[in-house]
Amino acid sequence: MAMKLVAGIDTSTQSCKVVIRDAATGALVREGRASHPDGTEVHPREWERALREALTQAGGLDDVVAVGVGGQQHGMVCLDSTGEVVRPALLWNDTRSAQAARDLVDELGAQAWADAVGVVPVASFTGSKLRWLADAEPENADRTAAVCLPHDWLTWRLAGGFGAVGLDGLFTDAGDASGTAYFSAQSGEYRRDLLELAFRGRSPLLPRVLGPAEAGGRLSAEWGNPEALLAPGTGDNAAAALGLAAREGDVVLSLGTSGVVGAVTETAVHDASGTIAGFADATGRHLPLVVTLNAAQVLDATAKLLGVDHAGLAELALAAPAGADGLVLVPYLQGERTPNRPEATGAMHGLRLSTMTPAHVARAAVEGLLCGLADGIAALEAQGVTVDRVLLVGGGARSAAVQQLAPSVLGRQVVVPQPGEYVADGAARQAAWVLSGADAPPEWSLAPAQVFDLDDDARAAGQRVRARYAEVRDLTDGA
Ligand SMILES: Nc1ncnc2c1ncn2[C@@H]1O[C@H](COP(=O)(O)OP(=O)(O)O)[C@@H](O)[C@H]1O
Ligand SMILES: O=C(CO)[C@@H](O)[C@H](O)COP(=O)(O)O
Repeated sequence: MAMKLVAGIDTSTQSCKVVIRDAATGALVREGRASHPDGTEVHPREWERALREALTQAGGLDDVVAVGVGGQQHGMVCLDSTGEVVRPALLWNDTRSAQAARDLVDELGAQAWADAVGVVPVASFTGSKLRWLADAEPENADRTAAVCLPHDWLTWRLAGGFGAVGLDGLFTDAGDASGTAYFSAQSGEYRRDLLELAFRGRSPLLPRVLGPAEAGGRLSAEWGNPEALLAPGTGDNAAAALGLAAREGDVVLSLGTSGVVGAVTETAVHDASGTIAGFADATGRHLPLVVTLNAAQVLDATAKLLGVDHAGLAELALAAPAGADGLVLVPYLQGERTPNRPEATGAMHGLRLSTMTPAHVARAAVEGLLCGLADGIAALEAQGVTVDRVLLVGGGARSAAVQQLAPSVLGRQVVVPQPGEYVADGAARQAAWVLSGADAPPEWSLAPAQVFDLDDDARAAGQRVRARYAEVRDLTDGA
């Protein structure tokens, strides 16, 4: 029997990645990738351009029978009544909506938000961005006939867009919808009242929310095989969990543009402190997440500062002692989301003649990054989430220094799956699930992972690193 091929697309912050896999076994057949522009405001057409480029590398979609898209969460894509994009999308890491988020919390109260939609507004969420639009660009708000997310929009383009399916053809899944702040992961329903609160009374069309393995339509012939099914797609973190086949007890740490600490759980989390976002996953379960704004780009910026590449940065970091002789980097280089300090800046503390060396700075950058993730794991545990296994993925997880220092700073064994595109893989696995019509996604074997362990000395050193980091973080609080 001929192999049936499925495609998984990851339209993430920095790039678009495509994998073409065998639906039955998950074997990788072809792949491609293309960059997105820098910045926190991007026109969606750039995602489509990058997708076309990545697909050309990946050999196209003519022989593919199902397609799924995983995407950066929360981005605000506004469409007018003719399907045109009203203004460039504001991405999850755009903080101009910080005051709008504060206003929404003041108007309803943090507990009421957490109870209603599992999240307390921060600048990242779509609802906060809609409030910003309503206040800062009311004409654009008035022209907005539909609001969707990056993965919804790209899937809609794959279906042929406005000309083929109209605005009613927009669809999404619970995983990505739960990042809007106007969808309840618990009930599986939109909260149109909260959308209207955010958008000052406006009530645009929202994408239909499909079940985890429900087909939303077919691929438009301009993209490839017109028989190919379109999967609901999902947010990139839910897609990564699916790609890794994460189960209860697994905590996934992703060091992409964002730093993410997430777990798959049976029950919804409602954290009124806002530290944990109570999202839905892509399989009908839940995905409590702690998300930071500063992750792999802290490594990128430090490497640039020191004039080295990623391998050089890792080498330098590993050459310095644990704790970098007291040098600490609090890496809030783009403000921060968790803790919620959108206007914060980064800080370096503990500079001496002896610590002002490239190796110390490199070490402090890696340790600072990992300390933020350690706080995230602690927050999940405090909400009763079981942590049996920690999986480290994302571009930053390719760093030898991150891999080797993570067990000590996190105080536990760390599993590093073979570097790969787990978001795109999860989207492909969802596509294969849609194709099969089965109750559960297909079992695909995963490449063997590397395990990084720690001894008592490393554990004690990690505790000291975290304590010193907390001291400096609190010292610079609100800076
Ligand atoms: N070996 C490495 N060490 C550290 N960082 C890396 C390495 N390789 C890639 N990165 C960084 O990882 C980031 C990309 O990660 P990725 O998970 O693809 O991000 P996103 O999904 O947000 O687009 C980039 O900032 C890139 O520079
Ligand atoms: O805002 C969040 C999750 O709440 C981010 O995790 C985005 O979903 C972007 O992810 P990456 O591009 O960093 O993978």
